[in-house]
Amino acid sequence: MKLATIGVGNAGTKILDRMLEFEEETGRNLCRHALAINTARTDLAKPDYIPENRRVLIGDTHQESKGHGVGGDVDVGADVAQTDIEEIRRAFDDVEIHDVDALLVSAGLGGGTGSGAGPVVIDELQKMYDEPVYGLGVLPGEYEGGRPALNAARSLQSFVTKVDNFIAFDNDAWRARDQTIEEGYDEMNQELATRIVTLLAAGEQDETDIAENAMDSSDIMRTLDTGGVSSIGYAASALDGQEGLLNKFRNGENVEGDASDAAKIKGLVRRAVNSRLTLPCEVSSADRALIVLSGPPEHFARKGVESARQWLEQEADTVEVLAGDDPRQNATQLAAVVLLSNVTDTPRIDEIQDQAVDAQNKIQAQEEVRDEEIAELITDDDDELDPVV
Ligand SMILES: Nc1nc2c(ncn2[C@@H]2O[C@H](COP(=O)(O)OP(=O)(O)OP(=O)(O)O)[C@@H](O)[C@H]2O)c(=O)[nH]1
Repeated sequence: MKLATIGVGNAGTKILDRMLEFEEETGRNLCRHALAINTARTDLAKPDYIPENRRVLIGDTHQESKGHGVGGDVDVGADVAQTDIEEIRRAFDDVEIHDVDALLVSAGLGGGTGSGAGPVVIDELQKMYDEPVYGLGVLPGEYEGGRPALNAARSLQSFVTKVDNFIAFDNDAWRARDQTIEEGYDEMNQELATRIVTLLAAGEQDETDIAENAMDSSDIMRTLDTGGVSSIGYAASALDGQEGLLNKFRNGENVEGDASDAAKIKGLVRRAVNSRLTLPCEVSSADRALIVLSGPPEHFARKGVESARQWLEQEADTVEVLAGDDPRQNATQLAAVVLLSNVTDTPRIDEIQDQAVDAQNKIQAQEEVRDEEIAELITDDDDELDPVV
């Protein structure tokens, strides 16, 4: 697939930057256009791979942002993006849409910029282009408290209704207890970039001499066409030198594959599904699923892919499971990536919604106390004023 990618806010930008890094390291060419949009000038200076002229600062003249972020306020994030919508539109003018199959907007849903400006950007993209717009969103961890959960609950609803599919990443599920938050984020961003790029870059090669069973971009788009929230599973297995040497003599694709290759592939796909998913979910709640097998084509075994596909059909309880290869001649590992599209049984999303309701109730209670205190102050003032009158 060929993508135009837009990172909104700090997390969205960092994830996009890691996607570009993974692409460069593995010789992929998924992101034909990359754009970062943020309200914080300092964060916009940090990416290593997003070109400097593709970074847009919004809200620098906004009273509440002034180029320093929006401090976790979703409404300010949305307002800033609305106010600077012309600037955002101008940045999209450079996107040669005939070059891309779809657009992808990445954002953290717990802050103010990603969750507030993200949906405004998506609205604009949907107005400007006929191509599908996908969301890639990070759910805040429970440890972050009520405010990010409230932001996420609000913006998740906007994202899911506005995008053609929302691929979720759950910070809670991926947080390692022995790391600082920043160290943890670096690793999580790499893990997420590996999954999303391996999945979406499949089918980017147009050459006619690629393997017969090669994944096609339209299969990926068809799987994402369900709308809703999706999750990705991934597993990889290093190819040792010995095996690589033997396979050199097989001359091209391993069409039937031997039994051990087939078993290995099925095992890899099972591991991908049973591994930590980007969003933990009940696999059988998926509407559609897709398997991409990525690596040197001589390691592909048609029988293995087919039996993995049949296994996933049963596991996901759907007949809509597509599978295809992503030949990468120089890859040093064999990777399986599984897309579970429109999953509905997602405990973390339920928790975020509960956490958001609690946070909302707390805010309301605090406001009521404050109103009562103000009313009392006014009454006291009136009492004191009485004698003067
Ligand atoms: N996975 C991951 N999550 C992150 C990262 N940075 C931040 N987050 C998450 O994203 C949420 C939003 O944080 P930011 O992206 O910094 O916020 P923002 O959208 O720029 O908004 P403001 O800071 O309010 O202007 C946080 O609550 C975290 O849950 C990151 O590098 N990786």
